[in-house]
Amino acid sequence: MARLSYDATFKPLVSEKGLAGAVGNTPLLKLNKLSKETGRNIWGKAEWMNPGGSVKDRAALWLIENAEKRGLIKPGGTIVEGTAGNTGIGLAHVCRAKGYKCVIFMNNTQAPEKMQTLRLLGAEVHAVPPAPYSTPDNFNHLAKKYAEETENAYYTDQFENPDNRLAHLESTGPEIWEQLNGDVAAFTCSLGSGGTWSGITHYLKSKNPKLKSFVAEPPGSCVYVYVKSGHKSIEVTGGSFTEGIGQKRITGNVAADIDLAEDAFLIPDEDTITMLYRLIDEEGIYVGGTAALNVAAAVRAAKEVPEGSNVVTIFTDSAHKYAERIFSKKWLQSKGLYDCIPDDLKKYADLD
Ligand SMILES: Cc1ncc(COP(=O)(O)O)c(C=O)c1O
Ligand SMILES: N[C@@H](COC(=O)CCC(=O)O)C(=O)O
Repeated sequence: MARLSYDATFKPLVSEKGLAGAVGNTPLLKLNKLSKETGRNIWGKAEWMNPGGSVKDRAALWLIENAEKRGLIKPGGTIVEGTAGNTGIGLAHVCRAKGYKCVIFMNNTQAPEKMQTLRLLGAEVHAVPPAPYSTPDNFNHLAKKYAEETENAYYTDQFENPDNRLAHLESTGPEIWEQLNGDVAAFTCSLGSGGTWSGITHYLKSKNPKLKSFVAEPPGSCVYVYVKSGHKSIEVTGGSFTEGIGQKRITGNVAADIDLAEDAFLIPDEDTITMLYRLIDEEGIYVGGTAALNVAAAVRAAKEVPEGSNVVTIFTDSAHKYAERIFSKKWLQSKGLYDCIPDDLKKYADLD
């Protein structure tokens, strides 16, 4: 008879917290080829493994559970948010699990897959034309107004609400620190609300004040200019294909920790697309634009720390939601991005 005994070397995760038990505790993955190339260890936190598929599931859970603790949401209440999509998807999951209605305001220029996912999760989606923050038609103001005019509604306000940043102070930061046994020389990631960058930077710097944290920005976003000008300017022009990052104002969650930034990197869309295709080919990692931008920034950060150091960034989400665009030859050509795909990888830009 065969021997019915095997040694298991992995530690399975068990949680009695339902959906909340699936948020966070993501693996930290080493990018082997880029680490070899730079002489530093480049690590990315696999945030696509959260239930809603992005880093924003952490903020969503913290925004709702902290409001519950303060008695700001009553049973049967409505959660309202303005979002580029991923925060909304995180909120929609938590709302379903807890029996709240979820109402989302977002720009109609965002990937349709995000709106579809939101609707399939039961959220009410208001896809609105983009409008400057200075006008009442901006998606953030529309969300706030809707919450004010709705009984038993709570506006989660990811941009200004410190519970967003707290999610990363209390989970992502400590996880990174534990995963590398406190040996982290540099951190970088891009900013939308700024909760991820601020929370992680604050935690890691509180453990090691010598750690260097770099802001990573797409074209058209003001935090790069703000850091480079010594907090004197937020003037920007241009834009980026990336979704969920880039800002025209300094949000409360950015302001909280921006003094801790060593420097800022501006990553052109061309470098982001090159990295996105390289990551699939060289590392088997299928991520969206902001994660690819983060890795391009991590390569820049690697030059600022000694050889052999650990440099950490965030794989914010996967490529699935953006596939119709970033793997479409026509779409890439319309953005002037097709030619920056390495020649041997152009065959993967296979969609019409
Ligand atoms: C794909 C993606 N990357 C980055 C971010 C930025 O995260 P934060 O809002 O914490 O700055 C977001 C925000 O939802 C996102 O959706
Ligand atoms: N990442 C958050 C916030 O998104 C942004 O800040 C993108 C820029 C904007 O649309 O204001 C999300 O995806 O909700």
